[in-house]
Amino acid sequence: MRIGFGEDTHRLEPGRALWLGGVHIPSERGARAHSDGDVLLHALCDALLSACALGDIGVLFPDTDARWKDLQSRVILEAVLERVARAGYRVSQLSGVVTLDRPKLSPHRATIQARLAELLSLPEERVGLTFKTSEGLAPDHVQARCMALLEAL
Ligand SMILES: Nc1ccn([C@@H]2O[C@H](COP(=O)(O)O)[C@@H](O)[C@H]2O)c(=O)n1
Ligand SMILES: C[C@@]1(CO)OP(=O)(O)OP(=O)(O)OC[C@H]1O
Repeated sequence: MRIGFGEDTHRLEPGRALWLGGVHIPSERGARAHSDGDVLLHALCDALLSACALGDIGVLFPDTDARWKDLQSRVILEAVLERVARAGYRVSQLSGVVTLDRPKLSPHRATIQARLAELLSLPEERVGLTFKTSEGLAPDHVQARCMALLEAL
């Protein structure tokens, strides 16, 4: 059994789409990023890589490489899951926290949970999601933290 923790933060800016956990969230602002800026998938990927001591997504997908411009983060997750499987593990449980002042995410909880469960081939009851505001302290950023439990194949 292995455990991993990951974190990602991006600045919010107008005219960008907001993606969280592979789901498009209607919003006036989205993450400024080289990829689609899905902080929840990025934090998840880093948690999985960390659990297997395989580095981080910046090593696998450098943001200086034009090939990864506007990359959908689910492609990053697929590549990470392949590496995790090669290391002899599969995902058993995930616990994620997203900090964002606006928009409200609660109405999207079930959709994000279902999408993550699908991407990870997990039952939805093994995908826990917490949403927090920054209480106005960081209104221009979106942040995700994620813990993942892995079990041996
Ligand atoms: N973008 C967000 C942030 C939070 N929520 C929900 O609001 C509740 C209270 O959050 P606090 O940061 O004030 O503790 C909590 O139930 C969150 O699920 C949300 O829906 N969207
Ligand atoms: C995903 C990558 C690559 O497109 O770029 P960003 O979308 O900027 O995201 P970040 O969380 O900074 O992580 C690693 C990058 O290499």
